[in-house]
Amino acid sequence: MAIVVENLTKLYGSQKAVDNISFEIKTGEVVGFLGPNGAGKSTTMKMITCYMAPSQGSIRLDRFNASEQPEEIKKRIGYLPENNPLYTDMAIVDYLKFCAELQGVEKEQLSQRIRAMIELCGLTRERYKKIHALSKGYRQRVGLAQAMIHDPEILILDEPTTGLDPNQRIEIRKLIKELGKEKTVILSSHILPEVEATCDRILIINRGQIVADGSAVTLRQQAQGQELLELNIEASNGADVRAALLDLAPVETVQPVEDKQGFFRLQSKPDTSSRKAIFDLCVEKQWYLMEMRGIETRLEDVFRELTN
Ligand SMILES: Nc1ncnc2c1ncn2[C@@H]1O[C@H](COP(=O)(O)OP(=O)(O)OP(=O)(O)O)[C@@H](O)[C@H]1O
Repeated sequence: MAIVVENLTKLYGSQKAVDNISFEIKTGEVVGFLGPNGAGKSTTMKMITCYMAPSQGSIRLDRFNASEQPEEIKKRIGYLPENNPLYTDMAIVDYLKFCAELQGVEKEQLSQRIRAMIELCGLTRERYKKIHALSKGYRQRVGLAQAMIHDPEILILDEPTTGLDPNQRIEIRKLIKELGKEKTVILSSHILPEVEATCDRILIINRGQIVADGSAVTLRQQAQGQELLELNIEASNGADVRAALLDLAPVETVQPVEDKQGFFRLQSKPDTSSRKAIFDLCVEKQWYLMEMRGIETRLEDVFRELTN
């Protein structure tokens, strides 16, 4: 099931929390909404799940339109809201039964669905425990189980790993990846490695607008633009090396690396590579080229550049 969002805007009073965004998510994609605090991620998710009406714009899930058929859309979406609200004095099984009934799961299918979700989310041992007695990671699993209880085609998860320890984070990520094999998933996060590890595609949102859309690799490449190299050249005079590198036709800038004798960061001019010229130069001058490696722009740098 695909999602098509067109010119979506949400105003809170005079504040534009979401500002005229459009995107499409294909069936089976796992998409990460990435953005700093207050960027508009939760607001966008609430509109897609029909928990909040847009001020302008439209949302479609295949043939269903959110403004005209919200109930059809809710049936097909599983939603884990931010902060994962749960009835903590209920046992897991009872809570899931309650959620399943609310979502209209057929009576004959109730116990099978509850059992399947408990198993899928790794809750078998804890299933009779009251939710208040669970650790944060297990509560998050209960949140995921409730989101999937009616077997929706789309899962919308608002910061699914917030507050979890690194082990629990990895487990929830694994689970999301597993779910992503069958379902269309949108998740939000401001944790970069998490989005990179879990998602096929990343939408970076800043101040209510989409500022980047692509895979982690594409986003890095787009930001990179120019070749960036780190070199270690052994020569009797370091100052000569910098000057000679700067003289090479494809080279734009050369900076010595602080506290590392003989190391330089070199940027090539757009659409060129300096590798061969550097190699030839070292041969000519009889310098030793000890190291030459490309430096990737980190996703963190892309994010900072786009959202600062
Ligand atoms: N119910 C509301 N009433 C008024 N303003 C709101 C409301 N909900 C959100 N906002 C504002 O809208 C903007 C976007 O908020 P939103 O919660 O969508 O951001 P977010 O990207 O999910 O942030 P975070 O990562 O901190 O959860 C923020 O400035 C926020 O203060």
